[in-house]
Amino acid sequence: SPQVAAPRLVPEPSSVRTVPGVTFTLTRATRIVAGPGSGTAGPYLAGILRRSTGYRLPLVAGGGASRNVISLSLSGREKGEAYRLDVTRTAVRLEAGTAEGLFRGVQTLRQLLPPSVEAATVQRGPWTVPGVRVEDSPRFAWRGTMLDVARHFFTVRQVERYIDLAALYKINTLHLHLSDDQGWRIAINGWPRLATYGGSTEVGGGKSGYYTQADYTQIVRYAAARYITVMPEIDGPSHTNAALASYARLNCDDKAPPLYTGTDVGFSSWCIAKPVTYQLLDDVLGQLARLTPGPYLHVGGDEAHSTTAADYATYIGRIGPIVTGHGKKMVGWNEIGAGRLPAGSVAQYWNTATGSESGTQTAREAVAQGAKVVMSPANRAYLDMKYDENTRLGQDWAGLIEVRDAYDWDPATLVDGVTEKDVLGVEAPLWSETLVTDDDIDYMAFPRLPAIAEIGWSPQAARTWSDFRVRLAAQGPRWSALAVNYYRSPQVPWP
Ligand SMILES: CC1=[NH+][C@H]2[C@@H](O1)O[C@H](CO)[C@@H](O)[C@@H]2O
Repeated sequence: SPQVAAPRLVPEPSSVRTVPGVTFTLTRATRIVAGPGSGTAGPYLAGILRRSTGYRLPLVAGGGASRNVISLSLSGREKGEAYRLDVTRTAVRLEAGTAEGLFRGVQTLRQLLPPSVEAATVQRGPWTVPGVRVEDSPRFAWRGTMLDVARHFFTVRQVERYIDLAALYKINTLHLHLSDDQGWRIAINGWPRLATYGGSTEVGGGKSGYYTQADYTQIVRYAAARYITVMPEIDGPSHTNAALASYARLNCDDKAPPLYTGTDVGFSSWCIAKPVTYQLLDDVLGQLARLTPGPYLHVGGDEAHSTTAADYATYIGRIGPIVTGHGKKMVGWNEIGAGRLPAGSVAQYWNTATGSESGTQTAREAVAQGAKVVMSPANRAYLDMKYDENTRLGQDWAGLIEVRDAYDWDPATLVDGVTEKDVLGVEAPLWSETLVTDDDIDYMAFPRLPAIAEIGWSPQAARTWSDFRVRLAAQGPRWSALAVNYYRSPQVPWP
């Protein structure tokens, strides 16, 4: 039989074997068997397939015929996010050690079906799945993306839409940048003006907005149903103008600065000497800790150009115990390595420096304290960077990032002294100084977020640009079916 082409999957699984001459065809009689403990994967898959095939696809708990079924079941063999997917003529069998692993496997199964399966309305079949055996598990535990909802505010629905797109590529962490100079986006009991006044504007002075604690809980739940963990960030000591404008007593001179709608950075600072600063942070981080099931709180720490080095070290030394006191682990941008870090801390590397260049030492300082590192180098992983000089949206301070630049790097060798065992994973920040709409988010995140997702998931040895660009091209029709406004990079052979 003709050599069956390998399925074009992103991220590339650890192991894929095609079974020539075998095809499973989903029909109106197909049932989805979701075994005990299989979690949201069954209903999630059913929702997608019913919408585009128009088939009823009943979801049953088990038993009954074993032919013409898609079965999702827990097995003792796999653990964590690992899964196994077998497609035969008569059945699609997905096994994993956890419900999360099944959910990850469902994303692979989606990509084995025709792109029209992603459509929001009934499409014509046939709904065929090529015979394969996939055994898969992730390289890194932390595969994240950050949405900056401070520079421009995005509604709960817009965040949920971004979560669904990230879930396609096995992303498992959503970092929400909730506060900055231009906006405070989460309501805090006892400090109402943070959101009502601090959240009343944005870059360019456009629409205001903030999340009530019920809104935040809705986002957390929506993400959790896709096995995505939310990590909130309250940036400081700089990037704090919105809060300082909201309460005069937070300022060293008791004078509230005006609200800010520009895009400069580093001009603001908490008043490190004032006890009220730590009362505020204890209230804010305590409330967020209670609203956040995930293990991490992100305290920012970047660009403290208006805070002395001594005050910065004091600040990090004070905020660490506040975070751990509320039962969470501390994450911060890599500058936090200059302060005393509690056990379990994580430094998020965002510099462009590589090897042993100046700027990489902060990551090594954090590792020397026992911290782990999440790699977000701005000249590789920043989704707000322009693709090329013609890109209308985005910035270019870290350089231009075409798709290959986003893909062709290894987080475990980028910085000397930060090796595979020190790296928790990767994260792609989407800063929103220039982004307002869903189309803007799509254009900057696609196709580069899938590139970062593959770096986080696939074995390094399996990753080559020449192979990835072909597999990425096959995602184009899927994004069209999903109404994703992606950038048609000239580097990718789109169909
Ligand atoms: C960690 C970090 N601090 C800065 C820097 O990244 O660049 C971003 C824009 O690319 C900007 O929005 C952010 O405030």
